[in-house]
Amino acid sequence: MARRYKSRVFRRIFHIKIRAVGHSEASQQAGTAVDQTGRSFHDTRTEPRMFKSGRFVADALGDLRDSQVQPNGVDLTLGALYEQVEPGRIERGDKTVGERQEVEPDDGVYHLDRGGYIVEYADRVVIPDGHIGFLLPRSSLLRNSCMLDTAVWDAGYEGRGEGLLEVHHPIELEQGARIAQLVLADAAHEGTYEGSYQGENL
Ligand SMILES: O=c1ccn([C@H]2C[C@H](O)[C@@H](COP(=O)(O)OP(=O)(O)OP(=O)(O)O)O2)c(=O)[nH]1
Repeated sequence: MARRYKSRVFRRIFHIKIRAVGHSEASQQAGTAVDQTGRSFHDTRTEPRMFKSGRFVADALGDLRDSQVQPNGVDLTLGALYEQVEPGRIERGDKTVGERQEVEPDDGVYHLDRGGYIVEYADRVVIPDGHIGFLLPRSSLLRNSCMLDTAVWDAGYEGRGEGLLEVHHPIELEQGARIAQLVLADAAHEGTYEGSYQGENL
């Protein structure tokens, strides 16, 4: 019993020391840091991870509101909405995006009936070399019977991207509202994005 108490006290003292070291010591080698006694220890704050922190993603994108920065990614916001009015075409070697009409918000708020809408995000996205981006819908959309369909964000892409908003129950969305979360993962790749959507909506 006394031994268990002692080891608990030791752990507490040791933990306080580790916290006091801070990030400057941790910069020696990612994933390790040195405590005040000179002993190195495993530091989960700087350990290399497959997925990057929200702060890392925010630094890559720049110019975001604080409320957009999440622990594991950053929230993208609603820029504009469109309804497709003409068919598009996807061939083996080419594609055409069908004509669309912009949906006008009412005093900054979209009142949406059931249907499919093309979303343009308000935020400029940059996918840094060595990374891949995944965008996921904000769960509040799902909880309101809506879904955001998204694809892969390639290394080197830069632009204000687009997605498909599925509205299964009427919803009101304010322009600038956070609707999705972008996460970045480390990724090997050959070359960088040079497709037709490079620089879109900038
Ligand atoms: O939900 C998404 C996912 C990705 N993108 C951006 C980033 C991505 O790098 C770019 C191109 O996506 P994709 O490679 O899927 O486009 P594509 O249909 O293959 O056309 P292209 O060959 O011109 O790139 O569009 C979006 O705007 N929305």
